[in-house]
Amino acid sequence: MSTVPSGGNRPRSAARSPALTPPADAIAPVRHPDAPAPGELLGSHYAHCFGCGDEQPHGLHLQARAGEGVSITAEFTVRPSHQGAPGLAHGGVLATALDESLGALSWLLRVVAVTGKLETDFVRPVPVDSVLFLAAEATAVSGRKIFCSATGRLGSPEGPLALRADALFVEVKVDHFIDNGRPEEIRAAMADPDQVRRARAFEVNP
Ligand SMILES: CCCCCCCCCCCCCCCC(=O)SCCNC(=O)CCNC(=O)[C@H](O)C(C)(C)COP(=O)(O)OP(=O)(O)OC[C@H]1O[C@@H](n2cnc3c(N)ncnc32)[C@H](O)[C@@H]1OP(=O)(O)O
Repeated sequence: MSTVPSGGNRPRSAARSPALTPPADAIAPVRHPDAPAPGELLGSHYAHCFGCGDEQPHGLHLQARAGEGVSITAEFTVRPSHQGAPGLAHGGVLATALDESLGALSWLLRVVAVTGKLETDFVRPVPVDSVLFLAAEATAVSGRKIFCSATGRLGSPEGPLALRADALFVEVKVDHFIDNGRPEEIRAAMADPDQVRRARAFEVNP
């Protein structure tokens, strides 16, 4: 059963882009046998990541936890620095929190994947100081394409639905970052054994 409950007044599938609907031959996502156990904190994939990095002072500092199957949960406290309108969270920040939660599913699949498409519904305004309870789940896999969904609820995992997203992540090799990232950060990342270990932890066949 889905751990990412649908919400709002209309069926999500009626509104999302065709590219976010898995093809008929898509398969169910498979949790990797070495994936962190349900309840375990997943940690950051990169210390300077805006979404999850400990060393990113401007970041969201999301901490995701493994759930059952290929799912995660995370909490995000909306700070004054996340405002768009007075006292309300900026939509781009909220989309980032969803993106980061969806990206954390990689730890359970043990693939390296990047966001190809992210479609977000902003269902309710999110005030500063709110705690958003995020839940993300991979729903289907087709070749390199990972279809996934996420929700954000206010105040508790059962709280009012504030956000909903459907996304397509695309599996890439670590070379995607090495070839495209700014050389100084890539050099630093590759010289950091802990970072290399984390990158390898995503790969089934390192
Ligand atoms: C030492 C270094 C350590 C590094 C350690 C890193 C650790 C791990 C970090 C993870 C980080 C996560 C962080 C959070 C998640 C982000 O925020 S990731 C950042 C944001 N995303 C990006 O920057 C991605 C930019 N885009 C791209 O690089 C390329 O477009 C992509 C997505 C890789 C796809 O390009 P491609 O590999 O050439 O693949 P392509 O054949 O075009 O597409 C493959 C399939 O996907 C479909 N597709 C692709 N894009 C789309 C789209 N937008 N809409 C619909 N369909 C699409 C294609 O139609 C195709 O479908 P099929 O024909 O197979 O049916």
